[in-house]
Amino acid sequence: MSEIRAHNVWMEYGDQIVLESISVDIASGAFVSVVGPSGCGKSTFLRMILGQERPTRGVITVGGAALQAEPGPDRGVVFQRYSVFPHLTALQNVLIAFEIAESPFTAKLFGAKRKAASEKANALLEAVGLSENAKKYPSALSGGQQQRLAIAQALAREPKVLLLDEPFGALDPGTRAQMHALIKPLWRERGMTVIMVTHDLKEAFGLGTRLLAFDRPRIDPQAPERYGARIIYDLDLSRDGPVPVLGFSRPIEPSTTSQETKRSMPHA
Ligand SMILES: Nc1ncnc2c1ncn2[C@@H]1O[C@H](COP(=O)(O)OP(=O)(O)OP(=O)(O)O)[C@@H](O)[C@H]1O
Repeated sequence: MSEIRAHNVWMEYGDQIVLESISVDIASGAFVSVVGPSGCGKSTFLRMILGQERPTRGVITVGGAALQAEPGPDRGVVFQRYSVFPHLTALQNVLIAFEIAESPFTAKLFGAKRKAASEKANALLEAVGLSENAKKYPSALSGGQQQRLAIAQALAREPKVLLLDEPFGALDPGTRAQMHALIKPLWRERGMTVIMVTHDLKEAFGLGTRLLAFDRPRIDPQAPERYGARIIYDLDLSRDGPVPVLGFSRPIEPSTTSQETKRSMPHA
């Protein structure tokens, strides 16, 4: 079943075409790695799925429904920069996600509801390996621990879709490997659809069941804003080796004007 579907989606900022003609179906439960050169629109693509940005053309549906203007609880997000609340402890950071979900106006729960939320928050901290740090403030946590906390916070509302925007980009290689070992079982156990933007090809191939490479197949040096990025490679990584999936989008041949140049592989 298709969880996310983009049909002929374009994103333009003024005269700048960032993404053009993006059509993709992402199956429920997939782990999709998104790669491509800096500035080609990977984060823009994520923000559109999150509902923070509306495509200027085309349609995106999540779970068969058109996207709401505001990000909903069905989608969680983790960014590269730590996005947790600095004035709350680790436990309070996760707890507040439950409180906002259940009591959006006051973000406060009382009695049995608060107790249940506390138990769930503690269980999530345990799942991401932060039980012993529950009372610490983010400033007393390492970079990797802060990202674990951000992941716990994103998981609190049990999202069907988890969007990761270079979530491990700021971490050292050892911590990054620990985060890989954390995220894969969480994804499997929770049956989420994950879309992860990364510049690290090893990470993209190692974690993903599918890889989407974005790049601008046509470039007009006189007017760089004229063409946007497309999905130039779409690889199924779920089998033994990377093989093209059905609907594989080949790099588009540039038109024959002399100003246009072609780039073949994305540098991630
Ligand atoms: N709100 C905005 N207003 C105008 N231009 C924007 C806006 N957001 C993004 N852009 C432009 O859209 C293009 C794509 O940006 P985006 O952040 O999606 O790229 P990216 O592929 O994620 O880059 P990176 O890998 O460096 O993070 C850039 O040229 C950027 O300047």
